[in-house]
Amino acid sequence: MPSDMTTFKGKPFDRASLESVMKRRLFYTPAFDIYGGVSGLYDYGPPGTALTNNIVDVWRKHFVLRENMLEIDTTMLTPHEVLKTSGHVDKFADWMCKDPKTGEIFRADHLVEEVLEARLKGNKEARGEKVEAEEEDPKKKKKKVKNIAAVKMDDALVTEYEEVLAKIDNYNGEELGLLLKKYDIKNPATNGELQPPVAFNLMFQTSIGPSSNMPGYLRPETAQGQFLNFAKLLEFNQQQMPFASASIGKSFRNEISPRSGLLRVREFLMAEIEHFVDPEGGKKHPRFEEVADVELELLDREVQLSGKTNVKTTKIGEAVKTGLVDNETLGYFLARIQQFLLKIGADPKKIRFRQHMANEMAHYAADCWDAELLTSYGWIECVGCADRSAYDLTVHMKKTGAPLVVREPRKEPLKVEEWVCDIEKKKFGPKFKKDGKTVENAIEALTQDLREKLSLDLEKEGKIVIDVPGVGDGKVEVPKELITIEKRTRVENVREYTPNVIEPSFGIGRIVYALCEHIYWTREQDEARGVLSFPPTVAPTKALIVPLSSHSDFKPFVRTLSDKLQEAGVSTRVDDSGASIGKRYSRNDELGTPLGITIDFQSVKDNTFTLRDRDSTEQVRAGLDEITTAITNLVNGKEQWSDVATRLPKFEGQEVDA
Ligand SMILES: Nc1ncnc2c1ncn2[C@@H]1O[C@H](COP(=O)(O)OP(=O)(O)OP(=O)(O)O)[C@@H](O)[C@H]1O
Repeated sequence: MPSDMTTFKGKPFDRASLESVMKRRLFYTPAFDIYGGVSGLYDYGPPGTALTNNIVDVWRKHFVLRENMLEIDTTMLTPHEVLKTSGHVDKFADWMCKDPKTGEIFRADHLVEEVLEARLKGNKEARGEKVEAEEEDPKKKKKKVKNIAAVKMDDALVTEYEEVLAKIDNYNGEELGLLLKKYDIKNPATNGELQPPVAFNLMFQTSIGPSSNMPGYLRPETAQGQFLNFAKLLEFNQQQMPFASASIGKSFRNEISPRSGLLRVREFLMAEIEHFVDPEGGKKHPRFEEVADVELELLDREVQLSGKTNVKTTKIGEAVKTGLVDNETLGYFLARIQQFLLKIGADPKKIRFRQHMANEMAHYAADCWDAELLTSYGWIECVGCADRSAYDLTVHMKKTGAPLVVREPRKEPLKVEEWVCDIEKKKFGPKFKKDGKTVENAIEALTQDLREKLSLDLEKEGKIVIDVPGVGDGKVEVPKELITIEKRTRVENVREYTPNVIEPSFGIGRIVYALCEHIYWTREQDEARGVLSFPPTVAPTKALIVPLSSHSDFKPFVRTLSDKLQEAGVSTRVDDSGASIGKRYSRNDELGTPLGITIDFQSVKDNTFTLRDRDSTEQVRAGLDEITTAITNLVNGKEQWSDVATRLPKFEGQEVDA
């Protein structure tokens, strides 16, 4: 566990305690549990579902609503051809290596990472330095990496290991194979030899329809559905650029070794934005000025390549100006991502943005940064933000011929001088017969430079010779009777271009889990009393209604309060069990319920209630309308507890929490 893992209340974070709360209170649970479960598949219980929905709701308001994005909902089943064209069939893979004796399979980069980290820890132990507790597999009560003795290493090797770890995402399969060999990494459980890494495609394959002749996949991201609808969305947006589409939905990846609970699973909720922008003019963003002063913790590529992990606090305006972040639109989204994470309650000290290294980035990407959240599992990528250039629209257009382009009238007509090839169609057919179309296409595809050169050949030699693969010996002679090549001037009134795409891509499950780590703590007086301090906007339930006892006099008040709050869209729960009020509140602290209303005999007399704040346990007392207004204001983010506590009379009676 990273040594800087303290809760926002400054206490050491206790993962086992949080996991016990999440399990007991049914935030999430292994899917198909009574059948033994399937690794990497989880179901969300009531609080987990409500929390996820509330986070998605904030996401929608923060991005879709605030920026007029076009939200769409596209299919998860995707035909082979689409994902072949996008490159996923050939390239969407991780490296795995197999132990041929036991049949166990490891994800190569994770194995290298775990073994080197364990050896570094062993070195610290051998030197008598303080080490953090080893992570255990809670089911098997087994250390994650066995057979790593506490052995002293020399300083040069320690530095080498640290450098490898700092750029672990940058290695390809061959390089990982070399690292396994160089550092003598074997099956940690048996010490058995491993086979060299091979690529394993992460997509789940299926076939669409009864005839099995249309292979398909469950989508690994929502992005492709958005690209394929680009032309229709542009039309819907009345041809206005720039614009963004957005989509929220499940994606599927057949992870080699799912681990760390919700952090690496095989089915997860994604929220993705595809912002389409004109590549000319530096990819400016009209609202960049609004965020230019937002400070981000940036971990750039160069620092990682030097084996370090130091972040630099930088204003995003500055980072774009110096070229560290490639352009305004990418920078705009990095700042907006941070604002979103803060809005839902992430700890500002546990957010950083890490730039991708060259090998890690898709070959077409111009720049890419991950928003990482610090958890007890280390820094975890929760949002990827990539400039995908014009890659996706270009490949789909090439494959289908669909015009995935923007056409806009030019302010000033543009004069274009170009070399034009005209062919004598009547003579072309009889001369080339069945190859006519292929030769014609080859001429069409000639570059301007080549056309210029060929025009001289035509003049000098009365013919040209061009490459036409698949026809004769691949060289075709075209005599001057069949072709003319001339320089002409064309006036262009319309500009046509393929937009570039900036893509912020959010993994909601990872955000949910990391957020829970950030806001979990235990009360001073009783370590066993866990509290999840969700901001009221994202808390699964907003208010707990607690009658002092099950006395029938309290029932109409419970009803009135529930009705009034529910009608205002505030989710409530009633706890009229026989437990003490303190106990009932602490049960709901674990669920992250921010507000509690107590109904007591005074309420029956004068229709006043106490309202309790989860984090401070302070209470105020007021009438029905004032209490419900305060709750709706807190839930909608219009007021903070400090405002309410100043405005309404403090309750000085018995501390219900005592
Ligand atoms: N297996 C997974 N389980 C849960 N969330 C995931 C998983 N894979 C990706 N995500 C989420 O989707 C987001 C966008 O996906 P992206 O393709 O950028 O991830 P990635 O780079 O493949 O992640 P990683 O390197 O951790 O496998 C990630 O930032 C993450 O939040």
